[in-house]
Amino acid sequence: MIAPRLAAAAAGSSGALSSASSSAARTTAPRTLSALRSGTTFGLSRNLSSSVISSPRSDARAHASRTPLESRRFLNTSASAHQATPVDDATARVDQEAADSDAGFNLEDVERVTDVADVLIVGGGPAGLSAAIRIKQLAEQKGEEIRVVLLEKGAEVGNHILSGAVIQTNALDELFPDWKELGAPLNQPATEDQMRFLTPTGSFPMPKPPQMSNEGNYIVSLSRFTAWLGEKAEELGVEIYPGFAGAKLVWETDEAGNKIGIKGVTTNEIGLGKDGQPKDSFEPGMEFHAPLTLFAEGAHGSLSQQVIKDLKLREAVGADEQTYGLGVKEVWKVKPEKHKAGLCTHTLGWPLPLDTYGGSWCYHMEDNMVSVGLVVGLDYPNPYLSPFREFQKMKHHPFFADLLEGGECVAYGARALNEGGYQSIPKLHFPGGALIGCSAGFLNVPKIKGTHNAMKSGMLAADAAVDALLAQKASAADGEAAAQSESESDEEEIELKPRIDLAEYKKLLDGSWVMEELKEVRNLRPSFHSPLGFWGGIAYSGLDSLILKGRTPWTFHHAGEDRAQTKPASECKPIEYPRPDGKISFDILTSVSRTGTNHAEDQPVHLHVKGGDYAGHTERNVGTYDGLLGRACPAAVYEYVDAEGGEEHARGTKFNISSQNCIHCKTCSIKVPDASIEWRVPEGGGGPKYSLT
Ligand SMILES: Cc1cc2nc3c(=O)[nH]c(=O)nc-3n(C[C@H](O)[C@H](O)[C@H](O)COP(=O)(O)OP(=O)(O)OC[C@H]3O[C@@H](n4cnc5c(N)ncnc54)[C@H](O)[C@@H]3O)c2cc1C
Ligand code: SF4
Repeated sequence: MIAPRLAAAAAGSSGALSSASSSAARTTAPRTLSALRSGTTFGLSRNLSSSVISSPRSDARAHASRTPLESRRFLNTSASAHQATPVDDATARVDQEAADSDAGFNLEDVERVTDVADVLIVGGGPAGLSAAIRIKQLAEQKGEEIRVVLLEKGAEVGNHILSGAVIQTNALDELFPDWKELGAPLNQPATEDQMRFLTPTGSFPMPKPPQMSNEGNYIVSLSRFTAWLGEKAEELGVEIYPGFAGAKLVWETDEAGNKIGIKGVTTNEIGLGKDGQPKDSFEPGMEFHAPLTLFAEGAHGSLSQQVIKDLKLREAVGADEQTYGLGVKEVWKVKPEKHKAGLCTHTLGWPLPLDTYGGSWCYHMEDNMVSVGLVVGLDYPNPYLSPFREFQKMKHHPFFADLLEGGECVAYGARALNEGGYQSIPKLHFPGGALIGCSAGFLNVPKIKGTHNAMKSGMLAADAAVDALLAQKASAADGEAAAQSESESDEEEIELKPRIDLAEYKKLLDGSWVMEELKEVRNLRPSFHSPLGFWGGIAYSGLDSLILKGRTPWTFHHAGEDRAQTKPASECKPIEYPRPDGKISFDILTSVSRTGTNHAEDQPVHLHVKGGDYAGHTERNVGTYDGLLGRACPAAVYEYVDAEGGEEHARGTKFNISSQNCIHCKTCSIKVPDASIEWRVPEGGGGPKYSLT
């Protein structure tokens, strides 16, 4: 059902591309959600009582009535007020069965407000923001007004960004040649590179592949840098809605009901209880439509995954499955005498076993801070392995312990990254949408760098998008379409807006340095799957990166999905991890408390067990893999506990999901061996509040 009134009409504008007749047009305040919602009844057709419809102004509605900047502040305050220190408390745990129970309320029956933009961007990371900025820059150059709406699930732009990060500036140089004058937070140049192999007690230097050179790069907090990009985007007139997650796809279907493209997305509902029932604060999600939706959700984005699957975007180009690593990191303030500003070290070897791909980084940032972390390839075979505890153990190696002793850990976090590279890139465009940044998978694995590629892919998509929108506008002006849109109602206009298929974006990308560098290193990561294992991978990578430089007629393939590489527990040895000492190593709940994570507790569990098959999930994952998720999750969300009397799912075990601890790393949905966990967006604004990562 179409919403009763269209936002465009409510705001007194078509929402479509228009000429910017004056600078005033560009500086007009972006339309707010309140403008969209004014004059609009939130009609719930069947199951909701009118008292809910006319409920007093809720937090969500108050949020909606603010400008994007104000809403950011609102969410900020709200988030800190609700800040939950993770507690190992049975009352704070949510039994997902209860959360998933049939609540007798059907969200499909809810009427939603619909808004139309020229370009909709889902995700406010480096890719999404660079795309948005570039569109606005080009529009200004051409004297056109292009409405760009960007949805970001974090309470503030940058809050959900976690990276190393040493970044290349080549994309930033193109986007803002004067970034230094503009105050971009790139304050610490990388001055020295080291590569070391760790043994349990010592370390020795290794030759550094040319890809690992950081000359000319900067050590940053990517979270901070992204927040800065967000400010620049807003200054250019991008409408940013932090706290608004893209929750569902709005599909374009053919007459037979087959999905053929994307019309836009629906944002998350606000104010549903954990039983799925609307609370007083209930506010239905909005539909945002656009001729073009750019998916910029980062690695393993929930909507991007669905588009890739439903439109068979891997099959369309014969791409390999995407593979991933999990990066677990901390930021420390170390003693000034131990700090060497600009030093970048990477290590291989201990503590990871030889059957597990990965390595560490240690970047000396500005202000006596050090970013230290460990990436673990999620194709690790031993279900007893815990990436979090490997990282904690690693810090006791003399190489790290000497540096960290006497310092203070000021931030913690974890996030999955793509490791599939060139051969895992799916078809990138489809009617109404395109994938950009790590949603598509442009990370350069040997470099462990994806920011520059994410930004550049967004910029190239923007170039293609502006051309396509202007061509659409020209053809509409030419005749039929213009006449038609005048005579049709607004509702029909939304349906009639032709979806853009951004084939030109792929062409631009193929001719860019993004694909060139990804192609060159395509065989390095999969070479670790050879029968020669870790040492075979090291040998091939050395040969390829130093001499062959990817100019080989062959392309190695990945072994398949990471989850499928997991061995049954019966074939593996349990791993004993040392207890944290509370000085250099920490327990998981203390660590999660350093992420600032909060989720309203009374909301549906966003970690969904597919088909509600808890018994099957527990049987397979406890029975065969001895509760892998309890160790794989870096935020202690999953627990399989002995059932006392109550419901027993399998082998006397009850499955608990402490979803309020979730730091949005996406590992569970990648690694759970039976693919039974679906990560859905929680209420917008929930999740970590990273600012130094
Ligand atoms: C541990 C680690 C270390 C790394 N080290 C480096 C490094 O040293 N140098 C480097 O260049 N790169 C590094 N990378 C890679 C780099 O961080 C990524 O390539 C880059 O962040 C990708 O940008 P993006 O915009 O595509 O995605 P992201 O940065 O992941 O941003 C995605 C944004 O979209 C939002 N979002 C997601 N889904 C939704 C939704 N449904 N609705 C609304 N919003 C949504 C997220 O909250 C987030 O803000 C590292 C990555 C990791 C994980
Ligand atoms: S629940 Fe999943 S997404 Fe959330 S922190 Fe744990 S592994 Fe990561």
